Order: sequence, then structure tokens, then C-alpha cells
Amino acid sequence: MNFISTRGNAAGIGFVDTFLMGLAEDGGLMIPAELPVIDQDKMKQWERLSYQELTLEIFQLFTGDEIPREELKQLIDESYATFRSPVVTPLRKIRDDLHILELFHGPTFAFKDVALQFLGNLYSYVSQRQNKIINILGATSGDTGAAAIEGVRGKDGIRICILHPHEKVSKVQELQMTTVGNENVLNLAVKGNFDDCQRIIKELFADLEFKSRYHLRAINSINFVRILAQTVYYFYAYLQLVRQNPAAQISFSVPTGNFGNILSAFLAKRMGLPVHRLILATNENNILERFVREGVYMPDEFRSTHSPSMDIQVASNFERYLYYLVGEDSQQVSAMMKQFQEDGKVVLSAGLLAKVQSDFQAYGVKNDECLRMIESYSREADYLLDPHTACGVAAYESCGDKNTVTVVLATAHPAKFDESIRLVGIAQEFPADIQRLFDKPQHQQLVDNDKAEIAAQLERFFGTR
Ligand SMILES: Cc1ncc(COP(=O)(O)O)c(C=O)c1O
Ligand SMILES: N[C@@H](CCOP(=O)(O)O)C(=O)O
Repeated sequence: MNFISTRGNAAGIGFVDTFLMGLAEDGGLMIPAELPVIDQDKMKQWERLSYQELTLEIFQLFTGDEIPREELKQLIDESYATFRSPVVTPLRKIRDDLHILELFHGPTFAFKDVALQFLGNLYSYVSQRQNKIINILGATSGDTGAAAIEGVRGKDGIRICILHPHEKVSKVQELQMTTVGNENVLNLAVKGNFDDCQRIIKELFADLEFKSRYHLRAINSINFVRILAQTVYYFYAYLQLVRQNPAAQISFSVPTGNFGNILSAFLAKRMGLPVHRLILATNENNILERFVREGVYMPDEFRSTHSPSMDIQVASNFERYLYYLVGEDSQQVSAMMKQFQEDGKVVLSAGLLAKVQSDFQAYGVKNDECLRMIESYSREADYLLDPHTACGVAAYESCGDKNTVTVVLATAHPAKFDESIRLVGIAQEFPADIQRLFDKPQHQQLVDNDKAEIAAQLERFFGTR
């Protein structure tokens, strides 16, 4: 399959080169030149596949013959062997109308493991097969960083540097990233917020000379392979539910910050997955909710919330959605992104806004509402929600269709966000893998919110062999 940039200046690039490229060279984001369409017959054949088998089928549509099927299968099997659940992403029924898709059974207890265990193995594979230098640069609000580090720590030929916002991630997230003692890992704690971290790495990726000198690779969702790996769990959840009830109409409520998680759902739907409704759940950093409600995409004041991983204003994958919204017209996307750079906002026409509102329902969850959800689901359903999942549940409660089936994505284990859980008076026991982090030494460097200082750190870390 060929991949192109949302801004039109990269064309005819294969799967592996797209994976290595991360951000497109024209500053846009890579997407498939044409999305495959999966018909109902194919979907029926997929109904009884395991998670790993389904991943193989979906990935093969995108990798073509660039990765031999047996080798791809091995990469996938290795990636999901680290999960604590044999079905990888189990569904829990709360009520007839509500299921929770638990995406947190990977090594770092967050949904990011689903894609990043695979990306880590794929980087190793490409590094060995093509003798490529793999220097990974990423930004995190907490979960991507931990999962990416876990995916590559100690792997030959790979180094990773992760920027996280200092004192704006949870204690467990910080420990997961910074207690890793491997020499191929560098943690930079930036005196800023996640948007600052993401802006700086995007600027470094956009500096083509710097990017090529240090062989920079991406693990954030600017890398299309991240998005692709996340489409699988939508198919898997849907197929499990229609096997039990073939007439079910199925919706998803998706906690979203960088627009990656819900973009995967949107693409799955474009590929033929019969999704009834897509509910976009945000927190008080509600730029995406306002976009769906008013048709104006404009960052607001940054807020620290009980769901810190979604404390994001500028959503990386928004540009990919814009591309589909404007009918795959890369010139229009370029013009809109230029407008965003110059005026700090994108304003939609009434026609486009109507289209957005037919694609998504959106709801921004207030801090107190998030806590109320955690408390009431613990008391009434005996289910402990993490605060991000609680946003997904609150969004469903507010705008879901109770006569159909909605799947809320549980994007993290509650133990990762004990600071928020404790606020509702719930004491939880940590899984042993989390508890043991508290006894380990931490490795991180505090840096200013300054691109030049961070570039100098990268030169030191990636520049030596
Ligand atoms: C726990 C958790 N939930 C939800 C999200 C939102 O996912 P995305 O940014 O892909 O939309 C994130 C990260 O952003 C996260 O870490
Ligand atoms: N919530 C994310 C933010 C980065 O998003 P990504 O999907 O682009 O990696 C995190 O946990 O870091």
C-alpha cells in the first residue's frame, strides 16, 4: 500500500518508510493513499479470530508484501504475549446497554501498550533487517512515554528520549518512565505542559537536517502505525458483541486528547465497521468538544484536571480528520493548517460543521463530574473506573443512545491515577508490578521549556555511538 501526506507533498511511500518517517516531510501527517474497505462477508469470516489473528488480517491490508506474513505474525504474537489477558482487550458487561472495553492489560496498564508493544518490536525488526539507526523521540502526557519505553528498553540498536511535563503526570506514570535503568533510555522532565513537549518535538521533526542527522523516529500517534494498531480493538469488540447479538447497534465512547484514539475508530468506520455512533469524550481541556459543537478549533487556557493524560489543547491527529472532512483535498488541509498557524484557529463553514456533527457527538467532562462517575460506578456497579474512562462513561451518560449498545473504552487502569481515585475516598490495592516501582531509583533530567536546550540534550544522547 502507498501512503501520502495530508498536505500533499509526499506520495507513493511504502509502509516501512512511512513508519520510519513519522511526521511527513512537508509537516503534514501520513495517511494511506486509499483506505481498504472490509465488506460484511469478510467481517463474518473474522468473527471467530483471536485478537492476534485479527491484527494480522488488518495489518496485512496495509503492509502488503513489504513484511512477509509469517514474520508479521511472529511480530504480532510476540507483542501480545506480554499482555495479562489471553484475549488482550476483554469486554466487561456493566448493563445491557453498556460494556467496557478494557485496554489496560498490557505491561504499563494503559491502552498505549496495545500499539506500542508492536511498534517496539517493529522498530527492532526494521533495525535488524535494514540496518537502520533507530533514535526515538517522543512526547508524553504520561502514558505514551511509559509504554514506548517499555516497548524498546534494552533493545539493541534503539535509543529513546521521552519528554514529559514536569509535575504534570501522575506519580505512577512518572515512576514507570523514570525507574527504567537501561542505558538506551533518556527521560527529560520539561518545565511546561504536554502541548509544549509536543510542539518542541514536532519542530525538531520538521527540521529535516536535524531529523536526518540524528535519525529521529516517532512513537507518538503522528506515526500512522500507532493509529492502525488501535483500529484493531474496535473491530475486535464489535465482532465479539455481534456474535452474541447479531442485531445489536454498537456505538463507542472514546476518551480523547490527542485525537488518536478516536481517529482510529473513525478510520475503522470508514473501512466498513458498522459503528452506530462515535462519542468523543474530553475533559475540561475541551477544544475538541467545542470544535464539534461550534465548528471552531481554537486552543483555550490549559487546565490541570483529574484525567491528566488528556490535558491536551492542540490535538495532533486533528489534521488527519480534517483531511477526510474536506474530501481528501490536501490543498484545503494545507490552507486550513496555515490559517491555524497564523490566526490560532480553524473556522468551519456551516456545511462542514454539519458533517462533523454527523461524524461525532462530543462531551467535555467537568472535574467534579468525573469524580462523581468514579464514585457512583464503584458503588452501584462495583467497577472502579480510572478518571479517563470515567470521562468516557460520563459522555455516554450525557449523550449516548440508551436503546443500543455502547462500548466505553477503558484506557487506563485506575492504579495509575490514585491521586484522583483517593479524592472520592476509595482506597485501592496496587498491582504488584506497580507497587514495586516505589522502591526503585529514578533517572530523569529537568530541562527548561526551551527547544535549544532540548536539542542540545538530544545531540549528547543520540550523537554518541
Ligand atoms: C489514559 C488515556 N486515556 C485517553 C487518552 C486519549 O487518547 P488520544 O490522545 O489518543 O486521543 C490518553 C492519551 O492521550 C490516555 O493516556
Ligand atoms: N495521552 C498521550 C499523549 C500523547 O499522545 P499520542 O497518542 O500522540 O502518543 C500520552 O499519554 O502521552
